[in-house]
Amino acid sequence: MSHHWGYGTNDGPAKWADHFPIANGPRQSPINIVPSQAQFDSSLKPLKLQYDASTSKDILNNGHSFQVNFLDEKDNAILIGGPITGTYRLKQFHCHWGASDDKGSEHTVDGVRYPCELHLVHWNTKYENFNEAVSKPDGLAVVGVFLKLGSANPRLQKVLDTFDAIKAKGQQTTFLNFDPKNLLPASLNFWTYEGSLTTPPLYESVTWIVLREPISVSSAQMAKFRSLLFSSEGEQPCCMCDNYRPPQPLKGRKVRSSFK
Ligand SMILES: NS(=O)(=O)c1ccc(NC(=S)OCCc2ccsc2)cc1
Ligand SMILES: [Zn+2]
Repeated sequence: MSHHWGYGTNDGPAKWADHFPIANGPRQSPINIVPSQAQFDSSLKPLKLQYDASTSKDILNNGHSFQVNFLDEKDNAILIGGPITGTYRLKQFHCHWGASDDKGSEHTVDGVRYPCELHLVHWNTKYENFNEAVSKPDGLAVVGVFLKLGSANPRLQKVLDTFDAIKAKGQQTTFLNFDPKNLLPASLNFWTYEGSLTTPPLYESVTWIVLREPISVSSAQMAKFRSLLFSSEGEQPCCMCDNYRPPQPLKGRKVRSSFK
């Protein structure tokens, strides 16, 4: 049975533990990253995001965010290296953002919140498929990219241009030949730690790889994110924003960095 959850007063992050007790677990995400307490780990390999043959399929409003879905029956778009062993396949990417430009990211850095955070979700190909992997302790690897207010991002604009077609929950439209590589910053320096999905079912199955360098987004582009709706067509329109979980207790976890 799927429990209704959201980001409102009655169904938001403070209430998720009612139906998803793992919300108070030992490896929950997101977290506040404190760079001075992160440990440089020279054994971390360079991060390899091999997206050249990636095959985007469509873009969906799932009622919590928008989600760009990829064909993942083959190793078209894979993540290797960094903190992980083996090969993880790109399944989808999505974002979290605020009602105003002063909040929106899930991870924070020394308490600093960005207006938006991009998540590229990959699953471990030692499992049959995403649904098998999603609940395993080494099942997923999510690359997090901060979006920082600045000049308009032309690559991101291609995603935003589809939003009029997926305004309401459940709406989906074809979205082919989008290369997610274009959403990555120049540097792949990262922090990494063991965590969870940041939305229900909050499975503790994610190796988080958070890039230190943000990509840019303009305030006008942030307004476009907020044109999406949490609500379905015909329902009372509810602006899709503040769809982020606040930082969770570290509970003794170590954050490692790929850089000094
Ligand atoms: N924000 S997040 O990157 O941690 C993140 C990523 C994926 C998901 N969940 C997905 S893609 O679930 C798909 C449906 C599903 C299947 C089995 S359990 C949920 C939730 C949060
Ligand atoms: Zn996410």
